[in-house]
Amino acid sequence: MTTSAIEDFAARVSAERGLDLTGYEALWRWSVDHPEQFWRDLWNLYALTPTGGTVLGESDEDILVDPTMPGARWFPGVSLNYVDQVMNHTRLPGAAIVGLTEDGGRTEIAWSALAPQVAGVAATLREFGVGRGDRVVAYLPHVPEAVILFLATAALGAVFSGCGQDFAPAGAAGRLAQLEPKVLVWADGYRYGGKWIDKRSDSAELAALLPTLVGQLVVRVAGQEAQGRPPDDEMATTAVEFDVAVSRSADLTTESVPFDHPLWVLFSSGTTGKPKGIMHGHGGVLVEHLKAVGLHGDMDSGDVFFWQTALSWMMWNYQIAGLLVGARIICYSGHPLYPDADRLWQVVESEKVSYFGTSPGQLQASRKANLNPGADHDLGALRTIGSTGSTLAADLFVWVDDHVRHGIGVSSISGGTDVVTAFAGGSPGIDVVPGELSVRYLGVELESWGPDCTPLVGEVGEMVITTAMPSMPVGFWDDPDGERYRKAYFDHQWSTGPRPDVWRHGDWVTLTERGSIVIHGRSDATLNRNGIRMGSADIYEVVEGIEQISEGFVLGVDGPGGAYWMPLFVTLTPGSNLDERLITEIRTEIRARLSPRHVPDEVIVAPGIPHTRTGKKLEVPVTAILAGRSDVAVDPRSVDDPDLLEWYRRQGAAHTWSRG
Ligand SMILES: CC(=O)CC(=O)O
Repeated sequence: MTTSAIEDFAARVSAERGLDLTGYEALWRWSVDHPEQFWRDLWNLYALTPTGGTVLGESDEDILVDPTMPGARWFPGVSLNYVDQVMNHTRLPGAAIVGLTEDGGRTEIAWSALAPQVAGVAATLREFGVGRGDRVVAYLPHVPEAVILFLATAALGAVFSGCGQDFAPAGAAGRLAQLEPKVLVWADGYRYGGKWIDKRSDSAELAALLPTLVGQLVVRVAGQEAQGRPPDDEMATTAVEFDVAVSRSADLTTESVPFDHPLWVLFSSGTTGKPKGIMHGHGGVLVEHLKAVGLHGDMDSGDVFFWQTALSWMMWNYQIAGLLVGARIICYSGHPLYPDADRLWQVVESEKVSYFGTSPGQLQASRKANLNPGADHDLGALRTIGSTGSTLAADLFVWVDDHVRHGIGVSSISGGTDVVTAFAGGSPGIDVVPGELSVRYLGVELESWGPDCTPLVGEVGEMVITTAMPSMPVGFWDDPDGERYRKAYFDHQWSTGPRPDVWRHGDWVTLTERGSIVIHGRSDATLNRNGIRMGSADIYEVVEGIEQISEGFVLGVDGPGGAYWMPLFVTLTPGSNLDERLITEIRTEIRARLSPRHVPDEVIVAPGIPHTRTGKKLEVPVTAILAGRSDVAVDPRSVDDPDLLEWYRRQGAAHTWSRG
């Protein structure tokens, strides 16, 4: 019988340390009670080696010095480079990276070509004067070139940051200009939803907003789209062709950098303030991602890892972790539902994907399109379906089990940009219970807390992390005294009590007696009717399961004199109408599956639901807009459809308040 990597790890640690780590709970408990042992053993499992003449101390105490958050110091004195672990696999046969476009285009980068391509780009960057600590930024679709660029940047010890080309130039500059980058890499465009989106003039505009640039590279995605189009303008022709850079002959050398040397900067959504640049370190990301993908994802060099993502979303960074364990990764550029909801299932079949990461939206669309991927495709290689972006409703777990394959692993994961990983999710050998994240991940001391720091079981509380994790930010960009960092996670109701050092993540969760997690929604967007707190995710689960509803958006708006208004906005599937019958069905379902208190005051059909550019519903800012509050200014550049905000403002203005 084959065992999973996590079972092998538990057996190995038990034998080496003389422990009995039988069962997930025992392994998890040891990993958070003895983080220094856990992370050392993980380091050893993957045979990581310090570089630049540094050594890993003999004692477990050398792994974590001062565990207090923020500022815990991991692996002090150890140097390494993230890229070395990727390059350990270059003797593997076949493709390391496959690029797919929505219209069927396919390219491959072989493992054997990886080091030469990365070396060519690194040599080009070096010629622009890029070295340790300099910033290289990307304005690209989800294409393999972005991964090569990231690896080249990291190899030099420079810092990478990416922004998807769905951002307008001003929105991209609001993030990337903060970093004062030396080099910008952009693409001439991309296909999305059946259309060619030409990005040449937007890229020129972005470049003009980045005054620190000394060089540019251009990725040509256009191919046949380029035929007959006007030539590039003056600016574009000064950019080095990415194809030329990758084909240069150069040797790959990697800079040996301290464990906490910045690897990349990811940005917060920036809906109501300047986007925060969240920096993660080489070593922290390396060990965290080996754990997440290698142990919880059970992936190795036999796997094909496909997560449907984009450059501005942390799942892009997470997917690259496939390369750390020798798995092939798939970069899909295009609309996930184009030409129809079956598209990604075709990819899973044709690429023999073993781990498919997707979203509740794509699964819901598949369900509503009456797809039967398990019957209609050969999904023999597929072992696990991951999902994130929002809570995966219980009925979608059931749909996957019924329509993809009975017993398939479903891993609904939750974490975020802040730690560039998941705190909790599915894991090999753990039963999947619909609607639940099966376990807290190893090394993640996640608890649900009541107002007085009491850990709760079986009750809704604030999600906190009580032990430092190596992939917590090494700092925020341009935050020399760490004030913005502290404010983001440690400025909370417990900060003046005995536990000021816990990380509050901002989600409402229930930790069940079985050790699984249920996420109820953002705690700052909690619905609070007559003092009873309710999570929006619970309502979405019910509403979005109804055939005619495409998406729901529920808000709790405080009005004058204690009044409270809880409207549910919905978008409808094509051909559906919000008539009395449908409104009654929505109310009845919510009452029956949740409680009478969850039933909204009104159900209103909306022209659309506003999201951040990484797909999160804008609950907090739109609640403020409906309340007519002027203290919350929403940055339209951070919103997927900014025109909707005015429609919501008018709904708030037109609402007649009754006393609460
Ligand atoms: C892992 C995650 O939590 C991803 C996300 O939804 O941002």
